[in-house]
Amino acid sequence: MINVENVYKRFDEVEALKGVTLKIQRGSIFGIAGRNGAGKTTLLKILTGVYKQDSGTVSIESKSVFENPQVKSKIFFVPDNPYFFGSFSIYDMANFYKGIYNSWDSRHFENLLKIFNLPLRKRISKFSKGMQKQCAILFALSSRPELLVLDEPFDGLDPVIRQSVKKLLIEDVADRSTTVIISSHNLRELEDFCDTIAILHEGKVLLCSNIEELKLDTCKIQAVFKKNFLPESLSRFKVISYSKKSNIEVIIIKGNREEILDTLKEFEPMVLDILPLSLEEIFIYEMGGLKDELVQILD
Ligand SMILES: Nc1ncnc2c1ncn2[C@@H]1O[C@H](COP(=O)(O)OP(=O)(O)OP(=O)(O)O)[C@@H](O)[C@H]1O
Repeated sequence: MINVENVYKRFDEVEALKGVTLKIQRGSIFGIAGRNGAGKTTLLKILTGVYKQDSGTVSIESKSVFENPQVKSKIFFVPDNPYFFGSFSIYDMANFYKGIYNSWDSRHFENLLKIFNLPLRKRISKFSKGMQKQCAILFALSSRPELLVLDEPFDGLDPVIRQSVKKLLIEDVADRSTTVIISSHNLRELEDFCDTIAILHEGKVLLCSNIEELKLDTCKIQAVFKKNFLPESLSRFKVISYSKKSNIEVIIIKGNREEILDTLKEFEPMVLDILPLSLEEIFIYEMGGLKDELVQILD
């Protein structure tokens, strides 16, 4: 379990993180979405011990990360702009990582090299941006870390490679219970393969939810009642939105579906439709007043 508790980080006048609290379960694919400058990279760098937070705590399996080589040896961080030594080829970098990570898996490396179809002996500095990103992911997966942290990994990758990388990450989590933390400025990029998503905005966590639970838990109800409907009858549930158009009541609500329906039955529904909501709709409703900010990370 990764525990982030009330973390603050400032760079001169910029408060990059303002009290971030998160819990990340082992074996989870955890997405961090947010607009440019939201604080994603800063948070990832604190999580991987590159930066030290000004206040608050960060621990992995109850151990702090910063200046803790034992914990850091189980983490692989793929930054937004991966760095490779000037004249190094994939072969040279693989040898470098082999020396750092005891968990390095040469067989997996050989297999991945075929999947990515990258030249082993050519200088990485001569590769395209997308190929360099693939190299970083290749080294990350071959190192078999317990925690894999990727900053905007899909930027610059073509759609075919993107899908391959997502599949490889899912396989890794399924086979080894790896924890994957991944950032993106695009929520849609994350929603199809993360189990949990946090939305970061101006250094704060706006929302953090397990996607399945959120989908099961939230629904849209359209109903016409014989009796006069009283919205306050639903006060023990979380009513996200309520409106009435002519005689149709439209309710977006979170809570136990059976109990909600039992409550609504008291008003003798003549029409009662339960409609599923897309993740996008759920986020938009959940974030209420911050709808515009959300729409920008959906673009
Ligand atoms: N090393 C630094 N020195 C000064 N300011 C910084 C530094 N790193 C980040 N910041 C500032 O902190 C804020 C958060 O930056 P951060 O890179 O964490 O955002 P981000 O969500 O990763 O953005 P992007 O999607 O554009 O990569 C920004 O205002 C940025 O200018």
